[in-house]
Amino acid sequence: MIKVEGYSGKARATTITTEHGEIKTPIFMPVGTRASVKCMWQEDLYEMNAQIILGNTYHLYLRPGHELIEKVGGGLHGFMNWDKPILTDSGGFQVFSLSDINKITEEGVTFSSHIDGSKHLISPEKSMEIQKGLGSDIVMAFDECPKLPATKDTLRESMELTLRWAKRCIDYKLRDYQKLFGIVQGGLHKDLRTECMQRLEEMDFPGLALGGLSVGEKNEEMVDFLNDFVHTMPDQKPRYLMGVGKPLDILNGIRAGIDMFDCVLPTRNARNGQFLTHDGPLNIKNLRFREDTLPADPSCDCKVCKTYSRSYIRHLYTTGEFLAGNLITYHNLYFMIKMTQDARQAILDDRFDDYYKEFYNRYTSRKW
Ligand SMILES: CC1(C)O[C@H]2[C@@H](O1)[C@@]1(COC(C)(C)O1)O[C@@H]2CNc1nc2cc3nc(N)[nH]c(=O)c3cc2[nH]1
Ligand SMILES: [Zn+2]
Repeated sequence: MIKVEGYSGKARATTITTEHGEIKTPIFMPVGTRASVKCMWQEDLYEMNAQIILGNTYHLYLRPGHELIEKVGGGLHGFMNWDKPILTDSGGFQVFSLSDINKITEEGVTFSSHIDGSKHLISPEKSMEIQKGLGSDIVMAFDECPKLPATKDTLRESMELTLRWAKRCIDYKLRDYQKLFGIVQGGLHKDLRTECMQRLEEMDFPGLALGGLSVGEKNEEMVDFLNDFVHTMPDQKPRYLMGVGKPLDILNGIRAGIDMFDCVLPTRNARNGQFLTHDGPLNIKNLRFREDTLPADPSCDCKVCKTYSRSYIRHLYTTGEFLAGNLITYHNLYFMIKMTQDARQAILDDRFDDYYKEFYNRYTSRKW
């Protein structure tokens, strides 16, 4: 499942083996919630060396349904014609963030669909059934992500429920190639998190994720927690930080020892005109780019930066041309993937600290 290839401080480089191929970490995973990474063809993702993408249990269960995906495509890989690894989130978090009518019981979460208001229950078993049908390579346990701020008692109660649900997931029979990751909860309390991790370890999940973060807590709180906790996680298991993040958040996560990341922001903000560049975020709407013949990021060698000017892409964006979303999304995903590849090489050369400082100083230079 995982081979740790080197450390540079607490940062590490690994290779994770799945049924649909190897994943070289640190890795950024493009989010393809409803079987599509928005504005991207699968060919674009192959071209930029995306190694694994995310799908979402909640969304695909509601539309088109995991049964249809299994019947038509034999699972998500065949349905969307993507033959590399897929990781699917388990649905609980999305219920809480998308369906405002939901109720939590020991059985699971009942909610009204944000699409048509129909009533549904997702239990640990139902989440496993859906992810089994989707045929994802990495399956996330069904957990509860507590709303912050929360008292320690509330966090403990929620953690205990997550652990009972985790046991029900581990007892469910997935397909032999599917790997089930446990999700560590416990807010920002190291003692709760350590207890949760130890009790998940007794169930022997092949990988562990950190949930309950990037949910509105202060950034420095998350970074301090990661620096204090991640290196205590099992060395021989993949470590996945859910929902993180912006470029600097990811580099902070790598520095703490995290292997896998996902975030909707590079694709979502692309559709709002934001380019991620080595000199920080650039909003193409800005009038200063109206006649700018430079590429969005002169230090980027992606096909967008080698072909189109800021002026042209600003024109596309301001006139509402769909091509703007395609071009900015392609560049942003390329940027995130290239950043994690450069970080991986820096780790293997044991110079990650230098890489971090160089990237950080330039990215925060506030050139625009
Ligand atoms: C859902 C959506 C689109 O992804 C963003 C964004 O909204 C949003 C929603 O609340 C803000 C902070 C405003 O950002 O948080 C997402 C990125 N943070 C994040 N994703 C997560 C996914 C998770 N999945 C599971 N199963 N368990 C978790 O504990 C978990 C924690 C997570 N934290
Ligand atoms: Zn580019």
